[in-house]
Amino acid sequence: MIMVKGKVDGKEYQEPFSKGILARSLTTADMGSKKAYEAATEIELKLIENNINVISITELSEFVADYLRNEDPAIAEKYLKWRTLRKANGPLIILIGGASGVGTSSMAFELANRLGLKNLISTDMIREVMRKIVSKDLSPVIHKSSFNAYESIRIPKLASNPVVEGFRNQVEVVSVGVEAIIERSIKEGISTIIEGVHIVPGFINEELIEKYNIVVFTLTISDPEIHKSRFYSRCRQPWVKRSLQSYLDNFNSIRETQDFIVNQAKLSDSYIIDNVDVTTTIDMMMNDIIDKYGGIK
Ligand SMILES: Nc1ncnc2c1ncn2[C@@H]1O[C@H](COP(=O)(O)OP(=O)(O)OP(=O)(O)O)[C@@H](O)[C@H]1O
Ligand SMILES: O=C(O)[C@@H](CO)OP(=O)(O)O
Repeated sequence: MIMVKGKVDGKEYQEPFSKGILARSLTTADMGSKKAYEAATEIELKLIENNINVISITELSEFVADYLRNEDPAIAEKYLKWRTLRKANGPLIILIGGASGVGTSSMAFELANRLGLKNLISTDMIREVMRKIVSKDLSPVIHKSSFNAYESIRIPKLASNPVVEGFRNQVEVVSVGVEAIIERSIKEGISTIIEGVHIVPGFINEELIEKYNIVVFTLTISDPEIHKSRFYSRCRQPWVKRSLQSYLDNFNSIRETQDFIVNQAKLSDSYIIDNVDVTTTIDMMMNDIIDKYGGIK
């Protein structure tokens, strides 16, 4: 049995070589899961052929990188960049925003799967907790949806856009919870993905973003018909208890919130991705993360 040795907090440990663990790190380097498992099996055979019984994590990474260079240099490069990121001096916090229905939940789930991240939370959940704690009288705005929050606040007559005013009010409140999750994740050293309509560039504490490994994505759907179809696709699932009609009735307001979010993203350091195709979106997010944090912060 091949043993892999590593070091945690200065203490050495050894664990059996696992094809599954190696295959997962190859999938984060963009290799398909079937090919990743085949590659892990071949790498294990090569280690045995070289009579290697104990190998350090660093030596194993170099051994894998050499193997990948012969297979596909682009994947070798992504693998090494991802290894660098994993040695970063702190957890990776990924924020995925976008108007209702653009796919923030689905893409967050896919990305967490690809990266092997376990900590995933939605801003809808944060808002739900806030609704239990803060009464409708005290903060009516969080007891509404993002696209009809304006119905619950006093809108100055001169407000440029009531829908956006209401949305902004709700985002400001929920952002307090988002920052709490970011700070806790950093304190515990746990990489985390936070997704939802309330992830709006410019509303998250800039110092946090500057200081830690935080990457912000804004998903959009430029084609309104594709956007509308997403509500059908989501509400078709029998376990979803969200009314399709409510989204269709408020679709124009949802599009107005998207315009506001995208404008905010253009003013800030946020990647904007038109979420048309799952694979393209995930590949773009992976590339952006590796490009931005391939080095150590
Ligand atoms: N890239 C994509 N290609 C095809 N379908 C997608 C894509 N992204 C999401 N979907 C589908 O669109 C529907 C809406 O996605 P999702 O629930 O993730 O949106 P959301 O942004 O989280 O919405 P909300 O914020 O209202 O919860 C789902 O049925 C999902 O499967
Ligand atoms: O507020 C919203 O825009 C949506 C999605 O976040 O939530 P709900 O399904 O409660 O309307």
